[in-house]
This record gives sequence, C-alpha cells and structure tokens, in this order.
Amino acid sequence: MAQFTLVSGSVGLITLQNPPVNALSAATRQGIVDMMNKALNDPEVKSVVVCGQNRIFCGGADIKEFGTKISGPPLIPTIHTIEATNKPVVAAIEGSALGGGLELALGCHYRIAHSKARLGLPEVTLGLLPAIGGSQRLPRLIGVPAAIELITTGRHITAAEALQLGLVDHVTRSSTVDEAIKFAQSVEGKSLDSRRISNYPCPHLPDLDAVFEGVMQEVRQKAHGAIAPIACVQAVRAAATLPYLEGMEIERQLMETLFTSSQARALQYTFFAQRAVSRWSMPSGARWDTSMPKPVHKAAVIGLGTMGRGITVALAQAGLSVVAVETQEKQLKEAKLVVSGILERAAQRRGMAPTLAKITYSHDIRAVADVDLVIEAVFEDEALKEKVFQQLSAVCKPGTFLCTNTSSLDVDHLASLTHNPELVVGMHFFAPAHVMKLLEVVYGSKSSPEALATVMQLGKRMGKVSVAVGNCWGFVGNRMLKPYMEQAFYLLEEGATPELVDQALVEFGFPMGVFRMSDLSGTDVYWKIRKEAEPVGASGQEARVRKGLRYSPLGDLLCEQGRFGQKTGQGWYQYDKPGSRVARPDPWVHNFLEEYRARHGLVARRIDHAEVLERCLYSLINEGFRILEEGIAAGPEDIDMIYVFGYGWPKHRGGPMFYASMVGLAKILERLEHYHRAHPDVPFMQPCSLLRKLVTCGSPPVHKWKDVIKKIHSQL
Ligand SMILES: CCC[C@H](O)CC(=O)SCCNC(=O)CCNC(=O)[C@H](O)C(C)(C)COP(=O)([O-])OP(=O)([O-])OC[C@H]1O[C@@H](n2cnc3c(N)ncnc32)[C@H](O)[C@@H]1OP(=O)([O-])[O-]
Repeated sequence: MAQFTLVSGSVGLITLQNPPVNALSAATRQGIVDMMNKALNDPEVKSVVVCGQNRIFCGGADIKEFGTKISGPPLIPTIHTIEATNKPVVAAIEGSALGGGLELALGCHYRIAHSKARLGLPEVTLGLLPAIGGSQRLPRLIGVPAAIELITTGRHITAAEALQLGLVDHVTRSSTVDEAIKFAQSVEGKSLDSRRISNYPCPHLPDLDAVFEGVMQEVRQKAHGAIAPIACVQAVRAAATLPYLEGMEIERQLMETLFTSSQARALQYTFFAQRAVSRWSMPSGARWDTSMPKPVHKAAVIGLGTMGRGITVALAQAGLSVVAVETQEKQLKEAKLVVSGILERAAQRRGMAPTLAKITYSHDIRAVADVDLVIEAVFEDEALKEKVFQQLSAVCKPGTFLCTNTSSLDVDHLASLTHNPELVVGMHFFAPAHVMKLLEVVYGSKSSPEALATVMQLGKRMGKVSVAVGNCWGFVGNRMLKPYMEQAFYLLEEGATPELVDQALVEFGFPMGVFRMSDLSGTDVYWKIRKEAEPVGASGQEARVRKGLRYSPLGDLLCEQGRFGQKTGQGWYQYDKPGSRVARPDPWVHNFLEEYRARHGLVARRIDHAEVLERCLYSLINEGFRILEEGIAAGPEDIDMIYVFGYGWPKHRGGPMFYASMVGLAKILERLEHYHRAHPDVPFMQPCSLLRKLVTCGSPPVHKWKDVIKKIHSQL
C-alpha cells in the first residue's frame, strides 16, 4: 500500500498506493510507517519525497473504515517522527491532498504542489475535525483566521490560493515528483529547525477572546445544529492558546466525541449516498453501467422566465452551445440582460472570460431544429406545455431528446404527444437553477435507458446531484412535501402559530420552516397546484372535509386574501415591503387563525415542538416508504439526496429515510399508528406496509432496505 524506491542516488521516494484516491486505510498507514522507517534508517537515503500513485496525493482517512472497528497503526506518531527527522521530507502534491492527506503533508518539511492540485481539510463535512494534527498545525502555519475559515467550511482550495496562504512552498506546472526530488536533494544536510510547524508559535492575534467569540457566533448561526463546526473552532482556539502537545490532546478529545456521533454517521452516509445515486437503475433492469449516453453538444431552452434563465446559465457554464427561445419580445430582452449579467459576474469571480458567445437567443421555436436536447421551461400550465411539446416534436431533428422542467405534471402525458416518447424525460430543476445542486430526473414509462443516461450525464456536466426517479404526481420531492405541508396546516387549526411550527423545524436544522418557505416561494404556487389537482370549489368555501377526508382550507383562504408571501409583503408573516426578506410575526394571521377556529368550533391547545416534528416529518417519511414500495425511487439514498440537496433537509441528519433509521423504524411506526388512530381521516398517517415489513424484519440498517424491497417485489 506504499512503495519505497531509491532515486537519484540519495532520495527515498515513498509512493502511496491505494486506488482510487490513496485513502489512508489500515494497510496504507502500515505501508507509510514501514516505508518511512526504512527510509529514515537507510544511511544511503539523505532526503525523502512522499507522493501518491495515479497523480493523486491522498484523499485522507479511509471513510469506509469509519463506523467499523479500526485496526492498523495511528499516523500521529509517524508524522511526529517525520517532522523530527534531520532528513528533509518533501510532499509532492498532485491531484488532491485532503484531510489526513494534507495533515501528512503538513508534517513534512516542504510542500510542492502541481498547479492543478486541490488542498483542504474537509473533515467538517463528514462530521469530524482534522485530527492528525491538522487543527494544530494549520493555524500555526497560515494564521488563525485563514485556518478557521478553511477548517470550518472544509473548502477545497487551488494550489495558487495555497501558495498565497503559505500552505505550500512552491507550485509547478511540470512533473511535481521530479521537482520535489530535485528540491529534496538541494536541501539535503541543511538545518530543518525552521521547517517543523509544530514548533511554530501561533501567529499573534490581538483580542483573541473577542475574535473567537465573534467566530463562534457566526459558525453557530451557519451550522443549523451541526456540532462539528463548533468543535473545529474549539480545536483552533486550543492551537492559538496552548502549547502544541496540549492542543493535540484537545484535538483528540474533541475527535473522540465527534467520531461516534450520529451526525458524523449521517454526514458520512451522505458522502457515499451522493455518489451512489449516480449509479441509477430503472425498473426494467436498465442501469447506468449498461446504458450509453448520447453526446450533447448543443441544447435549447424554451421559455425564459426565472427557471429558463437559470437553466440557460447552467448549460452555458457546462460548456454547451445554447439556443434560448422566448416568444415574448420584452421577456426575451430582459432574459438576455439577466443571463449575461449572471455569466459575467461568475466569470469575473473565477477570473475567466464569460461564455456569452455560447448562447443564441430567438423568439422562434424553429431555431431549435438542429439541437441535440431541448429543455422546455415554460410556465407550469398543462395546456401550454402540451402545445410546446407538439411543436417540438414537429420541428426538432430526429433523435433530439425532449425534456420538460415540470414540478408536477405528467411526463408520460407530454411524451404521448410526441412522435418519439422514448426520447422524453423530465428534468425538475430547483430555483435558482444555476445555483441549486439538485436535479430530479424523471423517466416516464416509455423513456429509453439511453435518454435517461444522456440526461443523467448532462446533469453531471452541470455540476448537479442528479437523481433518477419514476413518474408520479409530484415525483419524489413534492409528493413527500404534500403530507408535510398538510400536517403544518392541521397544526395551525389545532392551536399552533406559523412561528411555532417554523421554529421547531429550524431547531431541527432546516434553514427555514414550512411557512417561511411557503412565503418565499409564493403561497400561490401550491394553491394553484392544489386547485389543479382537485378543484376546491367556489371562493370562500371552507369545508374541512373533502371526499370524506380531512382537508384544511387555511392555505386557500390566505391566498384568497391576496397574501402570496414575500413578493406581496404579506403571507404567513408580514414584511416591511413587497420583496423584503425580513419576516415578522403578523397579528393579522393570529387573528385570522382565531376567527377560523371559532367559526369551526375548534379549541386551540398547546402544541410542543416534538409534536410538530413527529407529525410533519413522520408523515413525510411515511410517504417516502410508499415511494420506495412503488419503485418510484430505487433506494433510500435517492430520496435522501433529493431532500438534502433540494429541500434543505439538514445534511447532518442524513435525509428523511436515514433519519428514520436513526430514530428507529419501530418508533416511527408506533407514532404513525398513534396519530392515525387520532386522525383516521388523514390517509398520510396510515403506516405504509413497507415500513411494517421492515419493522417485522427487525429494522435492518438503511443500506439493507433495498434487499427487503427486492424480496417483496419478487414475491408479488
Ligand atoms: C483519524 C482521521 C482524521 C482525519 O483528519 C480524518 C479524515 O481525513 S476524513 C477524510 C477527509 N477527506 C475527504 O473528505 C475527501 C473525500 N473525497 C473527495 O472529496 C473526493 O473523492 C476527491 C476530491 C478525493 C476525488 O473526487 P473525484 O475524482 O470526483 O472522485 P469521487 O469523489 O467520485 O471518489 C472516487 C471514489 O473514491 C471514494 N473515496 C473518495 N475519497 C475517499 C476516502 N477518503 N475514503 C474512502 N473512499 C473514498 C469514493 O467513495 C468513490 O468511490 P466509488 O465506489 O467509485 O463511488
């Protein structure tokens, strides 16, 4: 797992060998220990270069080993030995030096990086902190403010930024290993006293207490309940205030707490789940590794409203030529300005030229005749989308993939209007489409594996976390949102306020609660969807039972008052002016709720945060089980990544299905049964049979659910 070679007569070259990213598994750590001992004890070796196989230095500790019984030697003593030796040790960094990989490099006396290398301490994203001395060495090398920023965000930085910060000594465009070998020879026999980072004093900061107080406040606010960022600040504070060895002891203690935390398990699950969703499969058995995507060089976007503009930016930034079509002249002009502005600002930030020339604008749909793929992003109106699909089917060249950016309409229906339904796929983007990471890719009953493979690959090119799901109302994300929102309305009927419900959800870790979110996206969005799904009757009708089931008309009544949320300055909250982002509790809403309860003879009762969470989240989770049972999502990871990357589900809770497994499936089942007994007219509370089966099977861990589902399907 590590190889030793004597090169240029005096340099011991140690190469980490653990593909694909040379992670520090037990065997790799053992290899490093053995090869380093060999190099340091060999009198012929006067200097050492450490590098990684396959042009990647090291991706850090082996994440697969976390959560298992860890064997093999720890690296801290070896890094101390490296730092203490009188033979110069040079890290030759190509590809990535992340986490434990960078910590190993920080123990070396010199660091030389390739210009394309990326460096960082991303442990915080896995619920951990840099615990092989990284939290103690980095602030000593680059100062407290820069170290805190890197360690608490886990950001990967370029070699150029690393050079600027003083994290690396030299950046090269040629062979990093060759340069490192030459450099190592040039410093053989020279004093290394000034190169041992653990001996450095932490650069002085006036008013340290105030700095850390400010930082802690900021980090807490951004963490939404995650504990690792807080521990990272505490560890850096130890570096800034204590001698190195005492700081190392604090680092160890903090890591001990984090390592076994449920948050670390959730974040590590998310790391692998994010990668697992790219290995999609369809109920037909078609899979990511047996289906060939078609090349897409030129794409078109139809409709340049908010979504269409964002999609155009995302496509251009992915390097595609784009034809952007909008029939209304005024909207087209405005879109051109907005899209160019976004691309110019993004290019400026990256120090690159904007990709404006990649986009051609047209008001004529015939301009898409020669593109490889079209994304329709017109207003969410079925008749309009039907018309566009019929037109596209007539004007596009044979083989063009036709995609619809819909959040709720039937992909199969739109496909049925085209000559080639196998080329039709749903692409559900999230606003703003060039920023949000999630792309729900919806295959219809006729979509070909090739069409799905092409769209999934396009999503990857756009930097999205793309999740393939089957076609049903609301797909996965919005379908699960329905019971969640419904429960929030019922809670208002029973005595809660929007603030109470939102506060419970924010404390859970969501960036905002359901009512604040609804105000932000427009309360009328779901009103329109509700009305389309089931006509709710005349304005002012407020029957609380529809088709024999419980229904809350509260959202409809609010919309009938023209309170469409942030954009109108009034919704579930009040705002200083239309468009303002500062939401304040609104006495009008409280009054509206009291009058509503009085009209219906409802007596308000005290509702606590636990009830809010159980009812909103467990009903959403229950729907997730139904989605799995029906095969709409291939596995729990798909649902979880949709919620983490598209719906603000806190990453440190791993997604709704992972969260369910952490709470315990038996408990979720028991609480759903309890609420269903209390509200038999709410079908979303009726426990899904898959949940019951999983509990009967002993509540297997989340990665085993697919086996149970497969077994159920094979018995059908
Ligand atoms: C006591 C310890 C203290 C210490 O401070 C803690 C740490 O170091 S914590 C660690 C801190 N380090 C990090 O957080 C770095 C995490 N890694 C990354 O950020 C990216 O993988 C990297 C940038 C390296 C390459 O990106 P890319 O080129 O787009 O490639 P990709 O992302 O698709 O990965 C390819 C395959 O490698 C797999 N795999 C990757 N890393 C690890 C790992 N460390 N381990 C195991 N496996 C790992 C990955 O799952 C995938 O497998 P598969 O089966 O093919 O799906």
